[in-house]
Amino acid sequence: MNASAESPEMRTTPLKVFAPASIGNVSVGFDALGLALAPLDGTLLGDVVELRPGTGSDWNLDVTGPFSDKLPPDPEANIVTACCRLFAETAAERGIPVAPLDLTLDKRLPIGSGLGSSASSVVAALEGLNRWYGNPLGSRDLFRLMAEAEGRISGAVHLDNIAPCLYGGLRLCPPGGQAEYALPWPARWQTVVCWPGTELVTREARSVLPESLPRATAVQHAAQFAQFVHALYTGKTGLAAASMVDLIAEPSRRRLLAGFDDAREALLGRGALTVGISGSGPTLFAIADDSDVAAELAAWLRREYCATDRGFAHVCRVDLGGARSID
Ligand SMILES: Nc1ncnc2c1ncn2[C@@H]1O[C@H](COP(=O)(O)OP(=O)(O)OP(=O)(O)O)[C@@H](O)[C@H]1O
Ligand SMILES: N[C@@H](CCO)C(=O)O
Repeated sequence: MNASAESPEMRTTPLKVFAPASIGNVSVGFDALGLALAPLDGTLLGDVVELRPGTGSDWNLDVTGPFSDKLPPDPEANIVTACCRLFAETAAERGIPVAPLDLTLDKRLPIGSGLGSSASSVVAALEGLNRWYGNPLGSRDLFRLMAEAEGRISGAVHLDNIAPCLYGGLRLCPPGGQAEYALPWPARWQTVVCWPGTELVTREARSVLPESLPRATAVQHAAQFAQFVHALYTGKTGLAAASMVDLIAEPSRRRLLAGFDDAREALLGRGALTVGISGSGPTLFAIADDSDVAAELAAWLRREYCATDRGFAHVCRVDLGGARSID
């Protein structure tokens, strides 16, 4: 933790917290596995929330950054303001008075992208608030608030973006609880993510999912999930990649992603170990264990999968730092 040395009452210097992009679902482990990402070229792929002493009687939020234009103009409709109010209510219940602050959200992740955009705002805001006030909430309480805020926006509580975004790495977060666990991730793997420049709202991408699955599919998914975890712990990277098959969401969602099937075929033909939908899409991810292959996949995706000039592709390593203060 990088909490400032200033006491909460005296703090005058701004505090900036960064929270990384993440993939929620890595093909296998629907709603239960998430991976934090850091582009190899040093691009800050994630939202930043800056906190400053308040200048008014209520919370005050400004929004800047490359994707600020895609957010509702009313600060009350921004999840960061909702996080401030949630944090203040929770602190008040514990007898901790919280004076409103001025905040700026640097909106660096596209909305409805499949890169955990709302989770990144939620984690940066709540982590920043807790640090600002001297960490009055324990890590479990803070995690619970983040889950609640994310659930409000995406229509269902799933922790597969929140957990990696907050703690970094690959996280296992069994649905229905607050527990989450770190899993290993192959050091050699590079993850290429490409956001095509279009939006797919999570609620909509969840509405096409089947309510129930045939028993054979459920059994196969459970076996693949277990095999994936075994392969990670034993360093069998080929087996891990082969286990990354999406039997739950991709069959219904791929039709929502223009060009996904062609992209997968082309990327596998260029040496990708596996290709999948990042979160609820439309971002696509591909994994490579060779830098040249990863660079070629990213170049292909920029050329062929990007549908607008706002789209991008990054070659990433796993982000092990999670949410952190930055200068
Ligand atoms: N700070 C914020 N960041 C992102 N979305 C926000 C924020 N504040 C409000 N919203 C609204 O929340 C909704 C987020 O939609 P959705 O859950 O599809 O996005 P997402 O988190 O970007 O998705 P994904 O997890 O696939 O990246 C949008 O309607 C958006 O306008
Ligand atoms: N696991 C969630 C992530 C949303 O970003 C889904 O696939 O709907």
